[in-house]
Parts: sequence; C-alpha cells; structure tokens
Amino acid sequence: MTDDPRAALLALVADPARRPVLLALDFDGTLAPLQDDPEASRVLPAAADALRALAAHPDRVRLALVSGRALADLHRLAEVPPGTVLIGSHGAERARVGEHGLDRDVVALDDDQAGRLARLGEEMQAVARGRDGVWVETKPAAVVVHTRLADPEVGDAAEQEALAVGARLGSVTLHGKKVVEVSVLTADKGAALVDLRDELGAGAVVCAGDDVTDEDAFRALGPDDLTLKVGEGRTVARYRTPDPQALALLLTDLAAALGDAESTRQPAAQGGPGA
Ligand SMILES: O=P(O)(O)OC[C@H]1O[C@H](O[C@H]2O[C@H](CO)[C@@H](O)[C@H](O)[C@H]2O)[C@H](O)[C@@H](O)[C@@H]1O
Repeated sequence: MTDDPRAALLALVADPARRPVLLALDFDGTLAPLQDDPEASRVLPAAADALRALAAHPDRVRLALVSGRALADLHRLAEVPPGTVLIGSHGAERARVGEHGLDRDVVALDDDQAGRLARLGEEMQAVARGRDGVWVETKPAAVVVHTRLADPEVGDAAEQEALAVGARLGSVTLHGKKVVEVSVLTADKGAALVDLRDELGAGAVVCAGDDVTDEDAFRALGPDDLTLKVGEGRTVARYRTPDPQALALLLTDLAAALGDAESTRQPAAQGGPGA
C-alpha cells in the first residue's frame, strides 16, 4: 500500500468497481485556509476550479462538503457547484445545491432543545463578556465560543468556562481549534457521512479534514475508503497532506485525470478519428 495520497486517490477513482466515489470535504482549514474572521473564508481558487470540473462527472464522483458551519453560511461562503451536497452544523443540517438555490432539510428542535439553546446563548455571551477577542457565534442548533483573536491565557480561560457550560446544557460539546461548540443535538460528521454514502450507493468515500471534528468522519469510514488529514496534529486518517494548498493540487490532479479519461473516451463514442 502506498503512502502517497495522490497515487491512492487516482487509483481509487480509476477503479470502475468503486463508482461513484463520494468526495466529502471539510470547509474551514481544508478547502479554505483558516482566517481570523470566519466571514473571510473562501475556497482556494484552484480547489474551486477543480470542484467545478469534478462536478461534470457525477457517474464517477459525487461531491459533498461536511462542515461545522451553519448550512446557510456554508452555502453562501463556499460557492460550490450545483449537485454538491452540503452537510452543515456537524451533521445536524443537510441540503443539496441546486441550479437556483438550496433544496434543504429544516432543523426541528423540541421545546427542551429550544430552551437549552436559548440558555446556551445567554451563558456563552456571559463567558465572552469583558474578554477581548472572545466572541460568540449562534447556529440553528448550537452556540460557538471563538477565541482565535484573544490572548492565549484569556482564550484558554474562556474555553474552560465554555466547556463547563456545555457539560451542563449541551448534548454534544466539541473542542476544536480555538473554538468550543455546544450543540443541543447529537449529530456528528461520521454518522451524517455514513447516511449519505448509503443513500447515494457510493462505492467508496474519500474524506479530507483538518480538525478534531473530522476525526468522527474518519473513524466512521472503513479500510477501503480514503481518509486524508490536512495539516498537523494527531489523526486516525490513513493519509496526510500539509495544507489546503496541497489539497487543492490533489483535487486539480484528480479533475485532470477524469478529464483525460473523458477526452480519450469521447472520440470513439462519437465516431471520431480512428473510429
Ligand atoms: O467543519 P469546518 O468546515 O472546519 O468548520 C468548523 C468551524 O469553522 C469556523 O471556525 C473555524 O474557522 C474560522 C475561519 O477560518 C476561524 O476563525 C475559527 O477560529 C475556526 O474555529 C466556523 O466559524 C465554525 O462555526 C465552524 O464550526
């Protein structure tokens, strides 16, 4: 078995027995380099071009973004091609990108969940209050405390308090990169990805991500799938690539390989030269 993710990826997608391959990609830190301001996050241009090219081969590859972002944010910022499935809020939200908008599921909270979400919002605002660089993001089923802009000791103290709030009020608490997210639902990226794979009848999954929540997705997959950690840090993923730029190159190579396969097939199918 190779340690080269490029060779493994191209071999997997070339195997007719594995079609279609579900290409499931995290957004922040994977397709989009991390930013101080989450509103500034965008898919790298080379990766965006590759995704558009890959979307032209739905018989070979299906695209999904699997993110912790609220679905509406993910759709607005990622600008992925029609046909792409968006999994947001770490699996709690899902939609498919259409030509004219989102075909989406709605998050339904019961009274207990809605009540805990409201209290989480209030208590997390109290955690951030008076701490420079600490701020709160609200999602349909979760509240997030961000500390990337804070001094390390200020951020660490805020994260510890946020974790304690999560232990009291949350169903799931995630401690990611300079972020504590508390959800009132029990979704995770792994369960959402397995559901999507089964629904699509995918022959294999390629999954890339950079943060601790992506480990849920890696763990949920099998030895015949391809898991790819982006960047440093402990992982259960089989392969590693250094950064989003390197991932964009892999996607570019994959799109080129599918394009080449298409262009070598077409002349014969259309009665072209040599037919
Ligand atoms: O699952 P992901 O697509 O990786 O989303 C995880 C979280 O991403 C965002 O926060 C992270 O990225 C920000 C922009 O680069 C960065 O400023 C922040 O420190 C990171 O934690 C997003 O704001 C969260 O809602 C997502 O859960």
